[in-house]
Amino acid sequence: MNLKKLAADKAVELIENGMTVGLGTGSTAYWAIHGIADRMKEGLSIRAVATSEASDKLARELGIPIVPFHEVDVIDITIDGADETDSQMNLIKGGGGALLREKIVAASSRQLIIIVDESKVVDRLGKFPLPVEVVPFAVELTLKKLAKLGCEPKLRLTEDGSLFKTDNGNYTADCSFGSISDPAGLHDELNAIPGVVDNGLFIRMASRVIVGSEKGISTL
Ligand SMILES: O=C[C@H](O)[C@H](O)[C@H](O)COP(=O)(O)O
Repeated sequence: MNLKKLAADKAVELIENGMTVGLGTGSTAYWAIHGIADRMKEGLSIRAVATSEASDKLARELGIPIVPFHEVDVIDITIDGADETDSQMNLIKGGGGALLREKIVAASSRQLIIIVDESKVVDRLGKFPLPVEVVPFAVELTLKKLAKLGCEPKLRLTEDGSLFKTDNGNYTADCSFGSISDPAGLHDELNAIPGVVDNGLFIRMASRVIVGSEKGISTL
């Protein structure tokens, strides 16, 4: 069973005619974008904004109208994936390199619907290395500051071994904290470091988490 598609299809049912929809990024959001395109073929009329160049491209290929952000005040609903969620719906995101645009879109969304397969639900966040978007300038100094918070930051590389660059031209430091006891506190500590643009902790942002499992759908 495709658990990502299962969760995505359920989330897409929440979209109503006339809505402005935020399109997430990653292999689960991929299915939501396809699901939206399928519903549009059946008559659904929406407009969308995208959280990455990749999702923007996919949506346009599928005929979903993408509007520029200056035409948008509020996004009615955003459907996005996550790398981890705890039972409080605090999230780690950014495994796909899109955390900053995702957080900007999420912060302007009336509803943030997170879609995951059951492997992403954890008791405590932190097994997945926390992505932190950092500016290239003096990145070595920023990494030292990150390490002082108790992790081993590793700059993300592409398959060919070069430094991965986000859609915003920044680097991503993947920070293994192991287990995060105070996600909200860590979020603020990370973002207080000059050189950090934002981090992948999404605290109290999700309205609902839809989980696809072998037993079916459940909701947090
Ligand atoms: O930067 C990427 C996003 O936060 C993704 O939503 C997240 O990494 C989950 O991706 P996937 O659905 O591919 O596991």
